[in-house]
Amino acid sequence: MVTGTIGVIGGGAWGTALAQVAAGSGEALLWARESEVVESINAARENRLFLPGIALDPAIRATDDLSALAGCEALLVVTPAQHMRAVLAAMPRLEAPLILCAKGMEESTTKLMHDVAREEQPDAPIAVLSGPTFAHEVAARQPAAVTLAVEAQAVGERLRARLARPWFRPYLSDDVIGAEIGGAVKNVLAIACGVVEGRGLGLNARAALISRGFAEMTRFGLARGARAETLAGLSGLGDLVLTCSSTSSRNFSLGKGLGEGRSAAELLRDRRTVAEGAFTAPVLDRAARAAGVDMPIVAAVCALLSGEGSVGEVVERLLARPLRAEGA
Ligand SMILES: NC(=O)c1ccc[n+]([C@@H]2O[C@H](COP(=O)([O-])OP(=O)(O)OC[C@H]3O[C@@H](n4cnc5c(N)ncnc54)[C@H](O)[C@@H]3O)[C@@H](O)[C@H]2O)c1
Ligand SMILES: O=P(O)(O)OC[C@H](O)CO
Repeated sequence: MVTGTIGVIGGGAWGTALAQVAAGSGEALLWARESEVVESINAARENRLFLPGIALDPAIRATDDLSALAGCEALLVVTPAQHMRAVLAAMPRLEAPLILCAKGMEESTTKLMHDVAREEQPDAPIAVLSGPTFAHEVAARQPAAVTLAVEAQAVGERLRARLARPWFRPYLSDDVIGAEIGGAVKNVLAIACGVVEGRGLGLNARAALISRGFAEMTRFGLARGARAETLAGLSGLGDLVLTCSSTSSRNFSLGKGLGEGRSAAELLRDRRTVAEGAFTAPVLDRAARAAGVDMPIVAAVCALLSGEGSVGEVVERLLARPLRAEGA
């Protein structure tokens, strides 16, 4: 069992919520870039910038010194996907397990996070934690379940024992690729569902989009070596359903704004919080085309984000696609 301090790299909403989880059975040491986050957690037991209104466990300590986390027994890596490489590269060579929690793909390389982590920290065992989890609910200790994917079973069992709470249930898997692809793809599909909401296209359209989006996720996942059962589990379909159903999702809200006719540039300008799907969409579109995988909903989201068509035109194009067999 991992009994020592768990490090948390990233003091956004999800890093803070996961620190709350880890602090339930030991100390959590959280690194944040923003000095106001460090001060607010240490002095007021609250992350006023990214997770206001939630009282944090006294076993959480915050620091602005990344190297202070080097001695931790395991590290939850919770920066946005595009910043993970730089943060891991800035750390000394680590041997403790890295539990990757960002949901995205690297823009410059189209790599998944576990590939990036292996390149930057080759000696560290890699795990992926992903599933239907809004940070504010987890931090308030409301029930949730996640996929914890680790290739080495013994490492997975140790991490699960350290992170499990009566209200937080990690389900073990060895399908690291599947867990990552579910989390990355669902963010893009959530933008599409937000567009349906913003444009007032109705609940039937949203359900159709979730189902056909899941077919896209499955096609892409299988082409990249994921297992179908992982994609149908918590980190795939589970998270897709959550994120496509609520304005608590930043990705869904971004899509809703697009559907209401606002531009991506306006919606993304001066954002403090991250809507990962906006970064993942073009990368995923590129990776899918390179692999010969048909992902028309992802392509439609890309067109809207880059301003290549109005909402009306993009929806019309999707609806004009040839009719085909459901499993095709
Ligand atoms: N919020 C959630 O409910 C939730 C749940 C599950 C997974 N996630 C995933 O967790 C990851 C982090 O999201 P979040 O919600 O905690 O973030 P957030 O939107 O609450 O905060 C933004 C974060 O980005 C960090 N950041 C900005 N610029 C940076 C840089 N140059 N280098 C390093 N970090 C930088 C900020 O310090 C802050 O921690 C994302 O991949 C997200 O998809 C979020
Ligand atoms: O707010 P979102 O859209 O980043 O979604 C948060 C989590 O990923 C939901 O599981």
